[in-house]
Amino acid sequence: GFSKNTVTEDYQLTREKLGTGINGSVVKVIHRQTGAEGALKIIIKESRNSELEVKLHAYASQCENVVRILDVYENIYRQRPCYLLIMECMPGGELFDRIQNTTQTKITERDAADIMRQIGNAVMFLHRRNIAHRDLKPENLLYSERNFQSLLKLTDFGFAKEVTQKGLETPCFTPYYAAPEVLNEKQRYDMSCDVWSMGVIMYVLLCGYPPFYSDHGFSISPGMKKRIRQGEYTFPDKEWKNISLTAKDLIKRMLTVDVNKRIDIYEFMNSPWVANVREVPSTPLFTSANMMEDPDCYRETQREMESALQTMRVDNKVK
Ligand SMILES: O=C(Nc1cc(-c2cc3c([nH]2)[C@]2(CCCNC2)CNC3=O)ccn1)c1cccc(C(F)(F)F)c1
Repeated sequence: GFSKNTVTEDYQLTREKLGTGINGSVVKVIHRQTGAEGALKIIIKESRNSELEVKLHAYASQCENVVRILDVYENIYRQRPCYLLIMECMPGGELFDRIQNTTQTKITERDAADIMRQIGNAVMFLHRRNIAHRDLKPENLLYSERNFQSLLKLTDFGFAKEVTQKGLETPCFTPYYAAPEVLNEKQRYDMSCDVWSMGVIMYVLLCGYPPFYSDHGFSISPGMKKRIRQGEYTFPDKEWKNISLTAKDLIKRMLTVDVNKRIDIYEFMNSPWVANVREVPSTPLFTSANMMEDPDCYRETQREMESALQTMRVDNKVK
């Protein structure tokens, strides 16, 4: 339920900006009663999907790999009706900031498997309830603590949607576990975009650069779009010769261009690389070195993932 009083009565806003999302900016807040840190996201009501973002993120909060929503306020902020989401503060920061900064301890293939298992857990929670996230990218994956044991959690439901008309419409949120065959192609397409994005994140995690490059620093080039559509990418030997075949095989099945042939989240979670993380070799990876070496190349990666996501979403509209 929404708190009726104003957010500033319960929380003190700080100047510390934690980033900006699709539908709004995020600042650190302090709960007046307890002194606990939180993250406030201001969502202007008239921005597209604002209601759905709040509803779906609040609903998904019960999953341990989704950033928890502690409070929701409906206030007028800067003369505009807004939703104010108070989330648990994630001081571990974003996934790739952490990877870039661990120069001393290189991440291993097993670390990557554990990271992908946590992302998969969040995506499986959503897909079982016919919710597609549609904005899966490293900057929307945050660590709950600063130490390595901390949980990785998904945030930003600004593009999330229910792929079935019924789904969460029912008042008491009865989950609607439609069998995949019940979903039409378009509905399956939305969810399979999440699996494709996970494939790109897994690829970058294992080597430190993206599978699809744009030409000469354009954010998205026709050449890159073609390579995405044709599924043209390689596993350059330098980084990939010591990486297990199971990992490469899994990436191939997630980056399969044909939506009907691409694996779904259940096949991903049941694959040996994810189901038995402890059996994955702890081979050290080149990831942090490659990301550190050329930081703006990582910004490049972010831009490319962003535009690939947009392309997928636009394509989906067309379908
Ligand atoms: O990002 C931090 N805490 C955080 C952040 C969020 C958060 C929500 C959203 C985002 N962050 C982004 C920011 C831009 C990139 N995409 C994600 C846009 N959309 C969101 O919905 C939620 C909860 N805790 C953080 C990082 C380092 C230190 C600390 C602090 F010291 F404050 F604890 C917090």
